[in-house]
Amino acid sequence: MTILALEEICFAYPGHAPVLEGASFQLEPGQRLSIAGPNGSGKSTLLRIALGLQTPSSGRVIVFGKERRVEADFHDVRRRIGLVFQDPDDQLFCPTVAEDIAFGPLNLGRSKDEALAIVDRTLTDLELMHLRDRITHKLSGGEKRLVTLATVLAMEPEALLLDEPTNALDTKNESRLLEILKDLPQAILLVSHTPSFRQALAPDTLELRDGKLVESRG
Ligand SMILES: Nc1ncnc2c1ncn2[C@@H]1O[C@H](COP(=O)(O)OP(=O)(O)OP(=O)(O)O)[C@@H](O)[C@H]1O
Repeated sequence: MTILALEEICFAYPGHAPVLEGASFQLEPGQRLSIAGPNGSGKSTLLRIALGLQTPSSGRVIVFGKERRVEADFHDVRRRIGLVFQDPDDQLFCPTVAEDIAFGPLNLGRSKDEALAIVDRTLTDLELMHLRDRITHKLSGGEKRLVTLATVLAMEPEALLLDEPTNALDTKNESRLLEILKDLPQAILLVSHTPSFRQALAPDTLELRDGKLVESRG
């Protein structure tokens, strides 16, 4: 079943010119798809619309085969599709890394012991155990970004939406992130300005231009 289908999405922030004017794409299970486009072209907005964090003025959002219109329609969507925000500070809000990663599983009804086991497993998989008990807001930008990915993976999502995941990463951590993401079974929708990263993870690229998604010219 198609994970995500956005059809002819139009959207404008109140009092501003339209950002999206008929944008459409689909994400299939196991697919890796990139979206490129200039700053301000609406890439993050499109991801937020996919998870119901913004409401389009027209067009259809179909997730796991069901059209989603109102807030309640998106509750299971946000549990099943993980969004890694562009700014980690929008996503990390607990005092320590372990608490931030445990937050999602606890919210899904896991016991404290189960959540702590998920924390340790996720951090081990990502080779981030050394950050487990650190104060979240004192992490470096790159560390925050990797921890943000850990918070999302701890929810065991069926698909990942990644908004500029290489921001603030040095070359070594960018390569590590690439290896981690390449090995994941989930479908991935990648928004990235970095052509080499798109090429390596999700060469199938659409470009957001004038409010529409078009085949990338490379
Ligand atoms: N809350 C808001 N209110 C008004 N305008 C907004 C708001 N959020 C974003 N915008 C504007 O909407 C447009 C699209 O923003 P968006 O963040 O989706 O673009 P983007 O393609 O992700 O950009 P970038 O590549 O710089 O991350 C921009 O012009 C931005 O300034």
